[in-house]
Amino acid sequence: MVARTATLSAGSLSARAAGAKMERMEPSPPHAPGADAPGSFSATKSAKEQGALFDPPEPTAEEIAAGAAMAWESAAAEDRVVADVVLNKPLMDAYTYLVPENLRDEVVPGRRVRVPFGRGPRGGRSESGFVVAVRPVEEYARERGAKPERLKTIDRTLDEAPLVDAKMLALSRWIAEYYLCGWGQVLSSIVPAGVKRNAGTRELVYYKPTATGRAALDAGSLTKKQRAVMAALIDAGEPVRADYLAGKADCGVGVVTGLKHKGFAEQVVQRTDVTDFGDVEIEPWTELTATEEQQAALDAILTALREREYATFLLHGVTGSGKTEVYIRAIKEVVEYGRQAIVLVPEIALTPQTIRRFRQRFERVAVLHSHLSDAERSKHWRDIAAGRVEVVVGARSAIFAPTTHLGLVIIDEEHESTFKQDSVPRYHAREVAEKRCREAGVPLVLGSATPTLESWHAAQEGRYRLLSLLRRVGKLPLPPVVTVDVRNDPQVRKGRAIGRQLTNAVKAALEDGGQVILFLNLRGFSPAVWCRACGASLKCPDCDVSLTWHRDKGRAVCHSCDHEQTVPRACPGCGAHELKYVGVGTQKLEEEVRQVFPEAEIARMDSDSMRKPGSHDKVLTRFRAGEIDILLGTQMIAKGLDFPNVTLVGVVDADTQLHQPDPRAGERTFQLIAQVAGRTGRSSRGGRVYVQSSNPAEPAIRRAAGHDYLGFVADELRDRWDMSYPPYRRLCRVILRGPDEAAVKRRANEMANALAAAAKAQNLPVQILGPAPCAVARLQKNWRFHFQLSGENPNDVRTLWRTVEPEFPTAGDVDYVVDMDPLNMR
Ligand SMILES: Nc1ncnc2c1ncn2[C@@H]1O[C@H](COP(=O)(O)OP(=O)(O)OP(=O)(O)O)[C@@H](O)[C@H]1O
Ligand SMILES: [Zn+2]
Repeated sequence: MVARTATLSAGSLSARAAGAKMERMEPSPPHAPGADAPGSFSATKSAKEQGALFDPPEPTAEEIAAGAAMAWESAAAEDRVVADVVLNKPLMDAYTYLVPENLRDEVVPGRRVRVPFGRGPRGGRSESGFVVAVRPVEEYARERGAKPERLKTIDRTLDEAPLVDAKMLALSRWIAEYYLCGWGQVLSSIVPAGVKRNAGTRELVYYKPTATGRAALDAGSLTKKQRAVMAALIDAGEPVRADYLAGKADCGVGVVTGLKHKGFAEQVVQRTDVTDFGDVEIEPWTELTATEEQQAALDAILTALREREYATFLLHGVTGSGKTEVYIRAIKEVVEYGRQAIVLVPEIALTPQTIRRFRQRFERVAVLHSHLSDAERSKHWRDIAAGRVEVVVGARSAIFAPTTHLGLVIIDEEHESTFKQDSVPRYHAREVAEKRCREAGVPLVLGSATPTLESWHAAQEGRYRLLSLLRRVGKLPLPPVVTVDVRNDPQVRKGRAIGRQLTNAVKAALEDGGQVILFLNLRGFSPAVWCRACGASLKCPDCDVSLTWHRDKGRAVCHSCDHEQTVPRACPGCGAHELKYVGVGTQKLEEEVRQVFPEAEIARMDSDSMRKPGSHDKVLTRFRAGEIDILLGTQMIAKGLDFPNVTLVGVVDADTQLHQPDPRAGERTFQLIAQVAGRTGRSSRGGRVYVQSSNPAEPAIRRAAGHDYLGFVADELRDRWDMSYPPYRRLCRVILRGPDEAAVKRRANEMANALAAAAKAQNLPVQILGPAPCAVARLQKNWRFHFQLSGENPNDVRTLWRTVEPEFPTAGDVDYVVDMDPLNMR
């Protein structure tokens, strides 16, 4: 998008956001008329241009002289305007439409409209899009050298008011540029569906008296019932419903409509919320005295707040160091100023426990989680936009909450990869938050016990300000961690999940009245079905993924596409009757734990056992109440939980992440172990951790066992530098997919070659890595290849992609996606 499209609303950001290099891309490359191909990075197009093919014949010279030119002149004379509209398509372009006179006041930036789009005698299909700018028709004519009478006209406006403000328009445009997708795609993704449909509201009809009605009452010309209704209507002092009046006057609603027909009362239509939220029960709160470290961190944040200054703080606080208390106190101050705070947490941390912590301390908290109905979400959105909310707590997309006076953004557990969206727009909430806070001039706080290397590096470079909480609250020590090498464990060698040392530790903890958390990041019963004869494992027919045995269902399941099947008697590869279930998932672990500790109350928490909304909370509540002795599960139990009576944590298999074909495998392993280890030793009862591994010398495991984040990042940063990997380089991953392996491969090669050639021609320091088959080479019947663009400067990477992109329309059977700053490497 170049500067000239956005004049009224988003004009200010163009050059800065796009980066000076983007400007080089003008003039726009040719664009097929009417094609929905990925957009060129060009200027605005007229709707006529993109749909010109079957439009009525060109007017003759006379016609132009007599009619069209007249229209143009009169258009100018009438001071007409055009609107730039972005559609939900992978296009950076906005399309320009004439604004009909009757919609002049309604068509404003941020509002949705319906417009004709594409080919066809009537101007093609009708599409909805967002107005991003409105400007005088002369400006369009001057800039495009085109005649505005060739423009198509906006059909109608949608919604009752703009759905996004100028700031959100600017932010969404920045996201489109940064993440290489369409502006309209970003807008339609960040405004919740319920808001677009106005879910949870209803148009209700109210009545109010007219002057003639009042006069008629005074003149005594009404029947008894009419008088009673009229009196009630005047008494009410505001528009009221017919059934209310009927009740007051003790008559039927027919009397009310009768008054309306006579002109004595008139109707008013108002939109009203129909949702109602019950209050949650809140325990009273006793103030804590901040620790010295907490106070120091808070002071730094408050200074930035008071000076209305943008800064990103990286709050590195070990598990149990009281990060949340720092957030809450900073928010207190923001709320006192009459501003709002947004707190992002990973979806699985959006438990009632977390929510209660905020509701205890603030009056008006909106919680945005994925189980909300459209109506609830839309109600929150309206409350936030009306300034009725102090604190917004939510998962990734809450970063788009339409706060009126944003004062602070907090991202808790900033290392969580769920802050990056896995579909278009593939944004990372941290980057978006940074941009939003910078524009608003407010601080951003990123908190974690195990910050990402990206954030740590930014702090080292001085782009973020580091705040450290190196000690736990109450001078509690971090729990001692024992790494158990399971290669020689007799029980593990027999196929059991829990080795001798961990078994004894669980026994001791239970005898002591403590509670136990057992962590295993593999769901299902056995993660593989393996043929003893040929060594192959049973694969999904549609994906290059081993099937996981789910004994409760009696089926083998693909965790990538959810394909399910029975297990054949004979190996499909060699025909031998030697298929065997290998490895341990959470279901098998549960069975084993029940056998070994028959007296203990046990609960399993993974996405299979927690399908019902609310079940997660139910288990955590029981665990807190001491009704569960052993809680076992996947990463669902690894984060954020604060249970003082947990005296033992067992990491059943520390190696599950280690073998992933992903350069962040070490980082993820470290983070998971450190996080889950942090669930114990959170009270004076103390606690210990057992980490079972077959690779105990692996740095990620060794460092996590030693609570040595600093040592880990030092090692890992060195490796990343050697590998030319983030945070030292910025990557953009292009994934191609299609049913024909050779075609996908050919296309990947063509694209990679074209990019390499363009990089050379333009002298852009960007390397092309690959192409190669993806780690999951086949997914849902599609073959997958990928390559990466790698550069030190993300602008170079984007510039290169945008220049070459128009050569790659998604055509035929090969489809592709572009992922800037990818986290998922599968
Ligand atoms: N200053 C304080 N005095 C007493 N208790 C505190 C103080 N600050 C926090 N706490 C308590 O300490 C416990 C741990 O705090 P919190 O959960 O915020 O830690 P955290 O840093 O977020 O840990 P994690 O990263 O493990 O989730 C909580 O129960 C909290 O109420
Ligand atoms: Zn599959």
